[in-house]
Amino acid sequence: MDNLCIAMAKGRLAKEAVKLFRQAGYDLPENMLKSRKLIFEIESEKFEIILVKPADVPIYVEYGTADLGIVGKDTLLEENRDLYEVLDLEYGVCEFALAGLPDRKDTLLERKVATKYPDFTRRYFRSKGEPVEIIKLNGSIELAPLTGLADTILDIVETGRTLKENGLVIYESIRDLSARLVVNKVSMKTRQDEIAAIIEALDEVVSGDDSNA
Ligand SMILES: Nc1ncnc2c1ncn2[C@@H]1O[C@H](COP(=O)(O)OP(=O)(O)OP(=O)(O)O)[C@@H](O)[C@H]1O
Ligand SMILES: O=P(O)(O)OC[C@H]1O[C@H](OP(=O)(O)OP(=O)(O)O)[C@H](O)[C@@H]1O
Repeated sequence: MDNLCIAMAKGRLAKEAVKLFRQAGYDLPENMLKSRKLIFEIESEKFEIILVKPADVPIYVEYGTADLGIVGKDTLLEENRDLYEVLDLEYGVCEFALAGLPDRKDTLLERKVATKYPDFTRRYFRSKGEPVEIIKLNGSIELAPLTGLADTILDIVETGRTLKENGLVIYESIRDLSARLVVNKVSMKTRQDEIAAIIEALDEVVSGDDSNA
């Protein structure tokens, strides 16, 4: 049988993911995140790791190109893919919040909301029955209320520093976020034992009850 494939989100979440696998006893190469390589065969562990843009992790896992994935809950909520979310890895902790200038005008007929997460934002405001115009941006979301592009942003807040340094305030905290382990639905059945072993090993580290620690 082929080795299992694990899609790991590149960038901010990758370092902790590698650390987590090492703590779980998996033998990942030392320089994994320093090289430009995208596929790492971990022969000793019978799996390969592919390094993927965060938003693409749920896609690789839904299609079964990757059997497992590690990605932020924000990305899962935005992509809304058909997969199993099996473990909260409890790092990359942040929140989704609505924010804007302190003197928000509540008289607006329709809010303009700038975000990197347009699908989640649409669903969120629809569930509240509030009409909004959504403006998809790709970064520096905090600029939108400062420049008048939008009056509200829906974005990630971690320390709150970016909001503070740009004179913005949180209007509403929406939900907590963190990195998650996800599994392809077919793989979960066909490769049950191998996948269960990985879930268990990572869970032991996350839950802090690793007797080998
Ligand atoms: N302060 C933070 N800002 C943004 N993301 C955070 C923060 N803290 C934790 N995260 C997590 O890290 C992930 C973002 O990682 P990263 O910044 O590497 O990707 P990105 O910039 O969204 O992706 P891309 O490279 O495709 O633009 C988020 O999906 C979220 O789950
Ligand atoms: O609450 P804080 O600790 O300040 O973190 C939150 C900020 O970090 C993220 O931006 P990122 O650094 O990913 O840059 P981007 O604006 O290019 O997406 C996010 O979009 C916020 O701007």
